Amino acid sequence: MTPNNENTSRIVLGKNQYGKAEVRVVKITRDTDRHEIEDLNVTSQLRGDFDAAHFDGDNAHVVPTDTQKNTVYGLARDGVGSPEEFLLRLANHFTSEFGWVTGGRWEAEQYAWERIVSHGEEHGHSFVRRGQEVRNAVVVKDGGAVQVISGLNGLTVLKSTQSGFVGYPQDRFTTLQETTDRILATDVSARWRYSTEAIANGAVDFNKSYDDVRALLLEGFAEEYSYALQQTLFQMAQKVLDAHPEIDELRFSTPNKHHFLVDLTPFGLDNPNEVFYAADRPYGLIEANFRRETVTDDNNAWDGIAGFC
Ligand SMILES: O=c1[nH]c(=O)c2[nH]c(=O)[nH]c2[nH]1
Repeated sequence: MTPNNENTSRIVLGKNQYGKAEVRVVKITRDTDRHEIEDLNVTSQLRGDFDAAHFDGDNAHVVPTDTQKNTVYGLARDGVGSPEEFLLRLANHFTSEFGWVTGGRWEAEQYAWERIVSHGEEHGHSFVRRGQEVRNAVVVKDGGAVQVISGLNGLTVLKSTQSGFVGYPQDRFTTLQETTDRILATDVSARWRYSTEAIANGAVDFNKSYDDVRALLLEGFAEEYSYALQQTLFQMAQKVLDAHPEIDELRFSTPNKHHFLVDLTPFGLDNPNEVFYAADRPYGLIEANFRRETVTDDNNAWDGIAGFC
């Protein structure tokens, strides 16, 4: 079909496809205390007979991209399995449900999570993204004193339960619902400054210290119920400062990466905290510095380290 009449150039429709790109779906399987996480970025695009949409503005064949997004969430309710199987299910669904959809292109990225190891045991509902983080270090020598600040960024962690957010002030702009069971996820940026004495004494094994601080940050994230990311940061700092007398202070900058429960009731499905939409922006941004009471707050070794308050 072409829209051609004698006053216009003759045009044919070439290759075309359309759909929803980058649907961020997180599926938590929580039948037991050992939760499983499947975290995907899915793109769905349909091919078939869409001539009328292009030529006549007739959308009778246009399965909305919004419906394609919802289908990703709806099918995820039964689990993902593997990205390949999940995409095959999407392909079968669209081509069998809509006669004029003859094919399409479905693509997924899957993000790998490992269980946080806490006190030597794999944690049931706290996870860390595999191999994402970057270690960093700064040395400042001014006159006599040598300062060392170590840190990391991109340590992506998630707990699929044991996090809530209640008790906040309500005003006319408040729409957030209180919850005692949400996903808590963040990319940890943390820096920690060693005491000048420990550095002067040559007492620090930096590689060992890094590994241990990283492990303690993960344990602090995993272990306790979180009433807010703010409180979790304190618990992480407390663990590090308790175990490492050679460290004087820590600074954190952590996005609160919101995961919104998808309402599956329009599709006749329940959603007992299993299928989430992982939003990328806006995000909360929670920053806090913690130091020993005995340490002053004006150490200029921090000058030039961006990204912390
Ligand atoms: O852990 C949180 N801290 C906040 O300050 C906050 N604000 C918000 O809307 N959600 C959350 N969660």
